[in-house]
Amino acid sequence: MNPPALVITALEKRYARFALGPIHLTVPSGVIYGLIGPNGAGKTTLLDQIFGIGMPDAGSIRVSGRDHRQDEVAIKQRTAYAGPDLSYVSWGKVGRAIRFVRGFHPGWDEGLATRLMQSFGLSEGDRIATLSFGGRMKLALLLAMAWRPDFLVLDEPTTGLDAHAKKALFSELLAIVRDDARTVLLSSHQITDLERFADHVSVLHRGRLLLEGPTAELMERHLQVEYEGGLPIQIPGLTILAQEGSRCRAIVDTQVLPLTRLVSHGAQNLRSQALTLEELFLALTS
Ligand SMILES: Nc1ncnc2c1ncn2[C@@H]1O[C@H](COP(=O)(O)OP(=O)(O)OP(=O)(O)O)[C@@H](O)[C@H]1O
Repeated sequence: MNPPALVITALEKRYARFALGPIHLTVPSGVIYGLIGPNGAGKTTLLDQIFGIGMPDAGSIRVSGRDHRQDEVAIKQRTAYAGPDLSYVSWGKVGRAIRFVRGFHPGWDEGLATRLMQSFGLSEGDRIATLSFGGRMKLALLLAMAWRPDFLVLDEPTTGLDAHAKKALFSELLAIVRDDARTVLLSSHQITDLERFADHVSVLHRGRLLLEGPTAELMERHLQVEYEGGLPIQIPGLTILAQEGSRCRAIVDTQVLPLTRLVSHGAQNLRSQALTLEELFLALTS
């Protein structure tokens, strides 16, 4: 069996006004893993540490069993990174950027590069400086994906993409994990996309992981409930969203607090319903 694509242990990174961690996180190989979090939650900081942009203050990162300090070169030979902040403007035209990056990578897949060019609507002769924001994101994605890295780290890859490009991107990402058991870790504010396409998700809030696991399992175990009876707000597994008189609306993590136990705590006229990932995210991070 393959080792996990990523194992993060007790990772910490501190800035003057922000602290990330300690983070413990395992990303199995062969999955799309989605990282969500409000603005400023620390997603880019975390992805930067994983890709080796900057050094953590504490903790360890292992990519496919390799230590990020001792095996940095081996990790970077197998890991690609793309995000909205990368700029390829100085390379002039799209074709020149592609030829430059292709030269570093023996595994460059010409067929995949051509397919991505077509589905992203890019041409070799396009000037990078005059590409739209979405166009530059597409180029960054193409350059990261076409050499078929084992581990693809994408910081907000759907930023600026139209619906067609987003569809093409996710269809390629699904093929990457399905066909070759390679791994994709991406952050996004498009929670509906992640609910649909990510096998695993985690929620980062104020530098800490609030929730983590297989998407289907997380969605199954969290329910929105309405009940009567003023239960103490601190019951583990219960997040009160609103209270009006004796009537409460809350989120229940049924793994921690089965509904039967909620009833035995005094909840009456209990009604429960499934949540979307976006609703769960909003409830947990408000
Ligand atoms: N180099 C730095 N020096 C000081 N503070 C920083 C630095 N980089 C990031 N921060 C701070 O760390 C916090 C987390 O930023 P980060 O970019 O990781 O958040 P994010 O979750 O990616 O946010 P967004 O969704 O808005 O992109 C912010 O408060 C930011 O100001």
